[in-house]
Amino acid sequence: MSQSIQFSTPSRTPHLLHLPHSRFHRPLTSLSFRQFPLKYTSIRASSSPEERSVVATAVSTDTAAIDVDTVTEAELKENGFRSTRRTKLICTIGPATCGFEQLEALAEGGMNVARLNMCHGTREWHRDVIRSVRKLNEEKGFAVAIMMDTEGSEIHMGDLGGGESSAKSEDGEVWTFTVRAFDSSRPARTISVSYDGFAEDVRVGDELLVDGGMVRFEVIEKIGPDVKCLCTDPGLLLPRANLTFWRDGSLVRERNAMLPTISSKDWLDIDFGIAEGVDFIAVSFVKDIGVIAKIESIDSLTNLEEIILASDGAMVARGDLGAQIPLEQVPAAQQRIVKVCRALNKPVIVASQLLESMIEYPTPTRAEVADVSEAVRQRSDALMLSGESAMGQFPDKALTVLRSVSLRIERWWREEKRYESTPLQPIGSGFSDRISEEICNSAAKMANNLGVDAVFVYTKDGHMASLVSRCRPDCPIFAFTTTTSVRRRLNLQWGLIPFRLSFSEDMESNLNKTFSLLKSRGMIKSGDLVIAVSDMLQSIQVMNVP
Ligand SMILES: Nc1ncnc2c1ncn2[C@@H]1O[C@H](COP(=O)(O)OP(=O)(O)O)[C@@H](O)[C@H]1O
Ligand SMILES: C=C(OP(=O)(O)O)C(=O)O
Ligand SMILES: [K+]
Ligand SMILES: [Mg+2]
Repeated sequence: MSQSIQFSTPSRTPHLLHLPHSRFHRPLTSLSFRQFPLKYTSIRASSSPEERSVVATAVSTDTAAIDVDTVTEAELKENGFRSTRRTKLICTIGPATCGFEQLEALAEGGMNVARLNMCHGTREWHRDVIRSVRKLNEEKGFAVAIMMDTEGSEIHMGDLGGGESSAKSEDGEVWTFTVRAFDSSRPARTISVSYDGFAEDVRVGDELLVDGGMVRFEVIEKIGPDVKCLCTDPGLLLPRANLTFWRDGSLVRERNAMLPTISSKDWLDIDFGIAEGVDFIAVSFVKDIGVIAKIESIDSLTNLEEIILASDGAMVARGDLGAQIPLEQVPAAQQRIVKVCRALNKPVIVASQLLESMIEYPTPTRAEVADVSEAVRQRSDALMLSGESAMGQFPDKALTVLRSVSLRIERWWREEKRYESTPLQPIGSGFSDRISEEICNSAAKMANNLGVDAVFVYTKDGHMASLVSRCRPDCPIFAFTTTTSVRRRLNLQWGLIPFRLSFSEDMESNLNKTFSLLKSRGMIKSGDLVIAVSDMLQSIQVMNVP
């Protein structure tokens, strides 16, 4: 049997927003439980097997009309709804993972988004990766989204020269950081710096942090374009590692703070990304492509709410953030960013050093597993691998660790019934938006209370799906959308299993069609309890799969 709550708004035109306040207290919204009309009874749970098979055969020729990847399909068939992973996984692609087979292995291993860091590699290299991911999606049915991460105006080291992949700096050694450029051969213990004002801005006594503090130097002498530095914390210098400098215990923000957020190279990269049709760009102002604000500067923390409101999502970029604020403040900043994103309904990514030791070793440290668990427990939308997948020795193993830790912690969280005590604040500005929000909040609550197997959401632009995801319900969310680009973008958000499906304004026929398609592929079965919501019809329907 199926039941529904129908919200019928007499008018959804904008003038509704400007009605006198008292009008809002009139019963604009009617609430009623109703049986589905006769047409719909053909797929009720109580319908006869013959009836059901008629419906199934009528639509079974249409199985190609639903796009879902083979991994999700196999997972649902094997383990059912409860086992699906809710936390999304992002892999930075680099020399260790740029081949077609390597990308395919990552997609099979659960990669939802491929990240390209424009700080490294040529545009041709990035173009090849983008095209390989697209090909993989087309040939194997994956919906791996592509996120282009712009370089930004950070100060960083140049390439090491001579094709070197790293250089070791030992305690007590003196290295020269210089704004001079080198063609091929780099003099011993010399590092070029990307920012012309570097030699003028630093002072003797300043502390120079490489790669967020992985290696530290003290400035001991300045000679024209050359800055002599004494190594105080030894470590590995990697090509194009980022540089920050500190004076008297504070971050130095002189002229480098005046550099534009988006450099001229970034604008060219953004043009390139738009031309290649990437799905997300980390920081920019373009339309149609999701814009992810990387929270990694000290200033971004003071304007956090505004930045997140103006973006399509955020990244807790702990690498640089940890170089700009004291390390012990990073966990609290992470928690705050995740919380603000959730409140404002923007997807949030926790990034950097999640499994850093796996660049070299096949097993993570206990502390790394605890860090990943914490990000999952905070219910961030996505976790990101950087060097682990870009240039590490065990990219697939690192992805497997993220996947298994996510699954385990999500299950633990559900078993312990760690529901939030504080309700989500309203976010919509229009009345119709507010109705959608209340529908999604109620649907998620009902899903938990009734123990349903899945929430189905039919959404054209993805907004309704994000509202259900925001509630972090106990069950997976099947998000049906009509375009492949929205499907890829939804792949970044917590708990959403995105499908591409053409559907109409008629919810009953949409449900008929979906049940038949998913049943014929063995992804749902008769008797499964489902709640359906959509952005075409403001209603909540509860039903058993016929
Ligand atoms: N496209 C690429 N080409 C070559 N190396 C890359 C690429 N992307 C990432 N890497 C390597 O992986 C490391 C970690 O990646 P990431 O954290 O994204 O960069 P960064 O260290 O510059 O912040 C980089 O330092 C670099 O050595
Ligand atoms: C993700 C980050 O940015 P990038 O790797 O580009 O420096 C970071 O700083 O943590
Ligand atoms: K970057
Ligand atoms: Mg950074």
